[in-house]
Amino acid sequence: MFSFFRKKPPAPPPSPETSPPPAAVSSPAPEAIVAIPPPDVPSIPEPAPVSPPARQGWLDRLKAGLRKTGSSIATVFTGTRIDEALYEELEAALLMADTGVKATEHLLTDLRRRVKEAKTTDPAAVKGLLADAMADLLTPLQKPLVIGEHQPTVIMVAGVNGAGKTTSIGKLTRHLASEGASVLLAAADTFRAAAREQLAVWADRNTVEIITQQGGDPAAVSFDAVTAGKARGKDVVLVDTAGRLPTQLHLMEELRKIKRVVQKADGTAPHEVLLVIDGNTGQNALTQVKAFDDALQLTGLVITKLDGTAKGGVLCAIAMERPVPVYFIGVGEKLEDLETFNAREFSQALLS
Ligand SMILES: Nc1nc2c(ncn2[C@@H]2O[C@H](COP(=O)(O)OP(=O)(O)OP(=O)(O)O)[C@@H](O)[C@H]2O)c(=O)[nH]1
Repeated sequence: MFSFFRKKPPAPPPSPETSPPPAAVSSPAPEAIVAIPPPDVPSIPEPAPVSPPARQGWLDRLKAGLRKTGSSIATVFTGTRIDEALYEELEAALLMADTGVKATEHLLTDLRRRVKEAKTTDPAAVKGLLADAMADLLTPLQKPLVIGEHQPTVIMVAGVNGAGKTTSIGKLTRHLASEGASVLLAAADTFRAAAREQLAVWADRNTVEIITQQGGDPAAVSFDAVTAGKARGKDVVLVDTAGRLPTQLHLMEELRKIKRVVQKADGTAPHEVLLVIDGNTGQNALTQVKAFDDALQLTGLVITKLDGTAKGGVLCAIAMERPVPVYFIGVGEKLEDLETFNAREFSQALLS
């Protein structure tokens, strides 16, 4: 399995002139979780080095998953000439893949420039140039999740019903726990009994603790979890919230309340506010990002179910219109099917 949890050695004291930006943020993907152990926290063991074959296996799954999106775009480049018909066909294929009007226009303009500069006459080469243009557009989304600057690092997770929040939290918990981080789960989805049970199963599997309360107030559960996380010296508190649509204003207000109450338990928290999006959602994903970002000021995204979607282009729309970092992408239901986001790999997989 690909390991994406990395212990960050304590940074040397910054000198006023040469003080660099936080190293974790500038770290290149795929290491999307960077652990910075606070001075008196037991250090998190160094993971085994990333093995290229494991990453390759996962990339193959991503490619297979995105084939529905990619094949329609790739067929544009099977002709013999680079002409207006090719650009028109490409425009239609990008729009069909839910790239959105703005990102499609941006990509086409950028591509025309690249084709001119490269002086190429081969449509197949244009595909490579499109992959470059896409990778450049998506690069601002590639950013690591930082663990360890705070104890605990409080991560609040939101999203519409069935997006894959609980599954993603389970996968994330598994990765964190297997790398030695102590995790506390907060079952702040107090409406759906099955959601609590599902989270409890993940907690049990990973032998991590869970704070749960039947029918209780989600904000109260979150408060208790953050307080307990602090008292018990946990590295991470993951708060699972109930699914909701951005149009359900009272439920969006409830999310804001959870965030406020978490802040009361720990003035610096939540340190991360993640939105989980179903990759099959298409353009509506962008609507979700905007609405949840407006309500909660998101710090990151998890895009699930990229296995078997024809709508993978929506990441370009997000990059263009609301560039919230994509910490992880999900390409299946299994534990190992959560991976870090890499702009170049994703673009190449999308066009393969
Ligand atoms: N194929 C695929 N299925 C996934 C992925 N992530 C989650 N799922 C499935 O999506 C379904 C919903 O996942 P949940 O984790 O229950 O979603 P949720 O957002 O917590 O749902 P609510 O609590 O009802 O809002 C489950 O059947 C998961 O197994 C993924 O990356 N790929």
